[in-house]
Amino acid sequence: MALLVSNSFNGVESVPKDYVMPPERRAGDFVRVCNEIPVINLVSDRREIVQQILKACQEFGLFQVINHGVPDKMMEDMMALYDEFFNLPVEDKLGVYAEKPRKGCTLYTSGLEYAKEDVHYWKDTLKHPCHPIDEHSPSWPDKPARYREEVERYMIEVRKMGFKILDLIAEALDLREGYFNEVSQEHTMAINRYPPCPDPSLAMGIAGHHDPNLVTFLQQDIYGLQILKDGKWMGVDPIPNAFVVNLGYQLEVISNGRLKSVEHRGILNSTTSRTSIVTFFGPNPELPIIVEPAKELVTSSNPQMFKAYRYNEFIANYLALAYSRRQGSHKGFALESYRL
Ligand SMILES: O=C(O)CCC(=O)C(=O)O
Ligand SMILES: [Fe+2]
Repeated sequence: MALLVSNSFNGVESVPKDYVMPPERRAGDFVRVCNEIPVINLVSDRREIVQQILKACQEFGLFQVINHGVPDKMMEDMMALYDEFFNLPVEDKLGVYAEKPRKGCTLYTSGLEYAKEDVHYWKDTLKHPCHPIDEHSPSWPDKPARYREEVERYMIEVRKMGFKILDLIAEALDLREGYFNEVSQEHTMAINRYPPCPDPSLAMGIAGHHDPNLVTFLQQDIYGLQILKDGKWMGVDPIPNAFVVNLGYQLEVISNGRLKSVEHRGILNSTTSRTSIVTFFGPNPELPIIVEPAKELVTSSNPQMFKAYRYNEFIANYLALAYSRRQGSHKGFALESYRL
């Protein structure tokens, strides 16, 4: 069995050798927190919000939202819940543990294929589908005892926020309300736990990647998330009770390249456990959904930039490439093979 970082390396004084990244896969030089990343107040003038969202999605592929409707107390309770979950003894977590992510609820450690990795990531992840809630919640962890009830309530609020933001993005692109409904029916949560690491300069939390889905909502309270902008890594300031909204590949494709998805990664620190609570919205990979640039956005001056494809084939291709990239290969990102 692979070792969960949260149970195995408490208080170790040096980074175990199979977590020491080769120099080219380390976080590298000091990265500053970027104050230019837009923070959008969702309780303000709608036209202004739409303009801000458009600019953020074009320039950064990422923004933060405040006054988003998910109650502060609920977000704080979620952080406390996951602290408790990851601090449980390993025996209490084995029910959901698997060596690599699978379709249902999975607690796994490091990257996508622990057994095949030459170096591991300093991270444990609990991942599970969330929608329809009644279908999936029985597979979620049963400890802490309040898990299902709290996560169900959170998911209801995150869904409301998510669809509201997707409608703002549609408006920014002059697409009709509800435009993204069909491609945002799958909701999956991933809760990443990065325990304190004795030497954050040697190890990594999660390697640079783009999210393959439509859009991602991330809750964090400790610094560690970075984005790649104009060839440079920049830190995303953890604003209490804000959500980070991060564009995945499908929004880049559907917007015909007008909006950018963003490459991001997670680094470590030596003093505090960091948790990111991530909700992915995207097409349901079980359905034969075709993704392509919105017809409304393809014109003679903006020719079609991507081929149409089946979402499930895209995901298979993404996973194969993401795996080899995280192993340090320089193969391109999944989107490249769909570019026209
Ligand atoms: O932990 C973070 O801040 C990043 C997590 C992430 O990018 C992901 O789960 O896809
Ligand atoms: Fe991500």
